[in-house]
Amino acid sequence: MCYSRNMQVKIFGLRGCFFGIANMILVKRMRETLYSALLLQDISFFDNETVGDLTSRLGSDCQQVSRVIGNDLNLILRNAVQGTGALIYLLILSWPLGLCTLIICSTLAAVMLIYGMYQKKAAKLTQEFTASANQVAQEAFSLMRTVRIYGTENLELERYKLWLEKLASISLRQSAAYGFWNLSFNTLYHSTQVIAVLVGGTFILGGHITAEKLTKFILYSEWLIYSTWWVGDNLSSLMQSVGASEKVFQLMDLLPSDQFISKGLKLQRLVGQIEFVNVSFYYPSRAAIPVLQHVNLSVHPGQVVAIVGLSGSGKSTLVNLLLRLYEPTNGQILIDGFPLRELDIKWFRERIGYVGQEPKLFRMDISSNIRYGCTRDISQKDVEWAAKQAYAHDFISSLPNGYETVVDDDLLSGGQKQRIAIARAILRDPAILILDEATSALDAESEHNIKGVLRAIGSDFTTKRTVIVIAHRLSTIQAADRIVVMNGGQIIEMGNHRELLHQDGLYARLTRRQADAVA
Ligand SMILES: Nc1ncnc2c1ncn2[C@@H]1O[C@H](COP(=O)(O)OP(=O)(O)OP(=O)(O)O)[C@@H](O)[C@H]1O
Repeated sequence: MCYSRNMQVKIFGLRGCFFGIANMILVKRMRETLYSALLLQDISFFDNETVGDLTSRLGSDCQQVSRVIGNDLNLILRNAVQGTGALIYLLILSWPLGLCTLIICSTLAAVMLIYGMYQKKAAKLTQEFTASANQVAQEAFSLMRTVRIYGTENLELERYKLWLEKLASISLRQSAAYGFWNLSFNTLYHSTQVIAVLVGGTFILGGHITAEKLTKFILYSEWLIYSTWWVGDNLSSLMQSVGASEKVFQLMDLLPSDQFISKGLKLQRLVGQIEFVNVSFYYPSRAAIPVLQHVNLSVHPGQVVAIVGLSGSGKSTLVNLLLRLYEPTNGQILIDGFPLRELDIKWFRERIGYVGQEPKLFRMDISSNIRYGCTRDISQKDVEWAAKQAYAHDFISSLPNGYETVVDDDLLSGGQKQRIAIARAILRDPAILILDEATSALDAESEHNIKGVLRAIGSDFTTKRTVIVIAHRLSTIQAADRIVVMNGGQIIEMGNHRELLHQDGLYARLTRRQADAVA
């Protein structure tokens, strides 16, 4: 007896261990698959999803699925086998009594199914509300300086509490449903006993069954109904996991962006000729508002072209299309005479240097930040050369650990981050360099330095590149070969600094306004 119990404990222990390992492998695989599916989505996908939601799916939602394997499936299987065994034995003992118990167990199973469905729905809502609460907290933590300066700690707390209250209300309803489920179980459990005693008693009197068999029957029917209860309980928690993981599976099933599936053209070399042919565009998330309308623009290799215009006129959008983060709604973009859509996008992007409006740094050392995404073989000397070109070397050298200093978004000034981003772009030795307001966060001296970089690029024939600069400070781009002026998603003026001043249009007005502001 003692030996068999020991064996049982060992078998259960082994089973638990194997389920634990399977569970760990499942969660790891799920996270990997989900993360890689998310990384390969179109940029427009990220316009519609929040960071809190996606990190929640990767974190707690994937973990939820582990319950399926770790506990639920394991226990459901065990109890289902035990219950079936008990039912067969009950039917052998007395089939009329066995059938009565089966009817009661079926009623219990029906209640259990409704309860399970409810748990599935509740779990889905719980996951959504948890993700929204995470999003609020994440936003507040990442904008902590704004929160502190504007003294909105209480407001943020209230925003967070709103989601917590929704979560509490769901949890309350889940508890009530659990109570109802338990009550149903108890009622049905006692019914089996009453039926067994009443019907069984009649059968004994009629001589159809012995008292010993009836006792066995009562014990086994108890076993059956408890097994049904366990199956139901675990099934409802399984349904919770399914409800919680539904979105995870939906996301995992998303196909990668077309850009990663199709193999495009790889030219022998990228020369840097860019042409926008009658390009119109609206963002998928705002389909009713045209952002670019009939844009025609051609940039010759080695040219420095500046794009200026009022805020919201579509300058960054133009660059987004050139980087193929979005596809034009109408018209097309040609690179060296080939449609951008037909080029191998990885090959193309490797040849582009891009400095965004608000460059973000990764939490790693400065050297790795500068090397980030560079596929060429590069030495530390190359990194320092790029940093010098971007006028970042001096401040990096003055940091306690120099290029090995670990930074993140909060540890450097806006201008310093921008200079690192410029160094990163230059290190790629790009055929096309895009600077989106690269000077906006820099002081006057640095702005002068950047002008130097632009001038050097323009005059150095060995490293000739096409440069597109989006600038608000018009003084930065006076030397550009061509200045494109945008307004309301259209190009309204084009020419060099002198020509545009002579035209006396928007550019001349903006230049005068900025000169007045400086004076
Ligand atoms: N991801 C997006 N989804 C929907 N609309 C967007 C998106 N990005 C920009 N827009 C809208 O497109 C329009 C043009 O924006 P864009 O960023 O191109 O302007 P911009 O000229 O670069 O402005 P700024 O000089 O202020 O950076 C704006 O009305 C903006 O609200």
